Amino acid sequence: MAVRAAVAGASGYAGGEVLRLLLAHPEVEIGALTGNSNAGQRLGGLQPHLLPLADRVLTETTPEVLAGHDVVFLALPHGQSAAVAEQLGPDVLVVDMGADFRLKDPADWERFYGSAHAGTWPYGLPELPGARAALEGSKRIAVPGCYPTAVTLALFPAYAAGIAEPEAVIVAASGTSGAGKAPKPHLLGSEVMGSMAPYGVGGGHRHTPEMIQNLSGVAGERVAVSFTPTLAPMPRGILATCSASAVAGVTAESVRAAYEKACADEPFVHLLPEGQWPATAAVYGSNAVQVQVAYDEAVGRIIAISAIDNLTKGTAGGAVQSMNIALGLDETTGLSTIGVAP
Ligand SMILES: NC(=O)C1=CN([C@@H]2O[C@H](COP(=O)(O)OP(=O)(O)OC[C@H]3O[C@@H](n4cnc5c(N)ncnc54)[C@H](OP(=O)(O)O)[C@@H]3O)[C@@H](O)[C@H]2O)C=CC1
Ligand SMILES: CC(=O)N[C@@H](CCC(=O)OP(=O)(O)O)C(=O)O
Repeated sequence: MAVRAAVAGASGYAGGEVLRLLLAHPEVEIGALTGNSNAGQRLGGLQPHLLPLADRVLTETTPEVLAGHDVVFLALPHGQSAAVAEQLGPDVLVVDMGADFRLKDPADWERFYGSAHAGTWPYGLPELPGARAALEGSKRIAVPGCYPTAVTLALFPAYAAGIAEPEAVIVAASGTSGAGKAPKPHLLGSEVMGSMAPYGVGGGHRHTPEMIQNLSGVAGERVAVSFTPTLAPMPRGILATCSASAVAGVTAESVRAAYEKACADEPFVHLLPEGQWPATAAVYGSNAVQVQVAYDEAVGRIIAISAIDNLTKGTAGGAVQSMNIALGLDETTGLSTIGVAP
C-alpha cells in the first residue's frame, strides 16, 4: 500500500524540492499540498518544473487538510512548525525541514532564534553515529540545516577517529536558494551576480550551535566552531571548507585511512580519489555528498572539503532518506546520486 504524503509549504523551495523527489519515489503517493499567501493558486504557476502536479491547487495549511496522511512534510519558516505539528496525531510521521526541533539545548535555541524552544526530535542526518537507530520507527524527524549537513559530513570522520583537536574553522559558500523564495534586497540578481560576499561573520549564524552539537556528539567533548558563511552567485549548492588541528602523531596516511573507514558503507557520502576535489556542479540535484581530505603538514591541520546540493541532501533529500529509515524502507529509495552536468 502506498505511503500517502502531504507537503505544507509546497510553494517554497524546500517544499518544491521534496515534491520533485516524492514524484520519483516508488512507495509514495502525493496527497495534500498547502501554502500560505499562495493558497488557492495552481502549483503549475509556482513550481513549473513539477509538471505532473501542475493542476493541483494549494490549500490553506490547517490540521484538517493535513490529517489522514501517513507522512506530513513541513517546509515552513522557522517557528511555524511546532504549532502545526502538535495538532497532528502521534501516528503520523512528521518530517520538519525547518529548524524548530533540531537543537537539544533550549538556551542555544533562545539565543539564536529568539523565541521559546519547541523541543527536540530525532535528527535526520543518518550518517551521524547512532542516528539511524533513533530514526527507525520514529514518528518525528528534525531535518538538519543545509550548512550543518555539509560541515558535519566533512568533519565527522576526523572526530570519530579521534584525530582532530576540538576546534574547527569553517568557511562555506552557499547558493542563493538557501535563503528561501521570499524576496529580499540582498538576493536581487544585480546584487548577487558576479559577486561573493560573507554574512553572519563572527559566530552569529544560527547554524553554529547545530554544528557544535553534531561534532561534539561525535567527538565526545565540546568542539568549538568558527563558522563563516558566504553567498555565491549560483542557485544551488554548498561548498564547505573545514579545517581542524590534527592531534599529535597524525600523518597524511592516517587521515586518509580515517576517512576511508567512515565513508566506506555510506550510500550517499563519496570520498573522492586522492587529487580530485569536491565541486557543487557534480552534485546538482543529487543526494550525493562529495568529500575530500588533506593533511597540511606545514600547519598541522586537517583540511576537509564537502560539496552538497543544499536543497537535495541539504534539505529534501535528507528528509526523504530519513523518512525511508523511519518507515523501514531501503534508505536509498527514490533518491539519486546522479547529478546534472554541465
Ligand atoms: N532553502 C534551503 O536550502 C533550506 C531550507 N530549509 C528550511 O525549510 C523551510 C522552508 O524554507 P524555504 O522553502 O527555503 O522557504 P520559502 O520562503 O521558499 O518557502 C516558505 C514556504 O512556507 C510557506 N509559509 C510562509 N509563511 C507561512 C505561515 N505563516 N504558515 C504556513 N506556511 C507559511 C510559504 O507559503 P506561500 O508561498 O504560500 O506564502 C512557502 O510555501 C525553512 O524552515 C527553511 O529553514 C532547510 C534547509 C535548507
Ligand atoms: C544562503 C542562505 O541564506 N542560507 C540560509 C541557510 C538555509 C538553511 O539550511 O537553513 P535553515 O533550514 O536553518 O533555514 C542562511 O544562511 O540563513
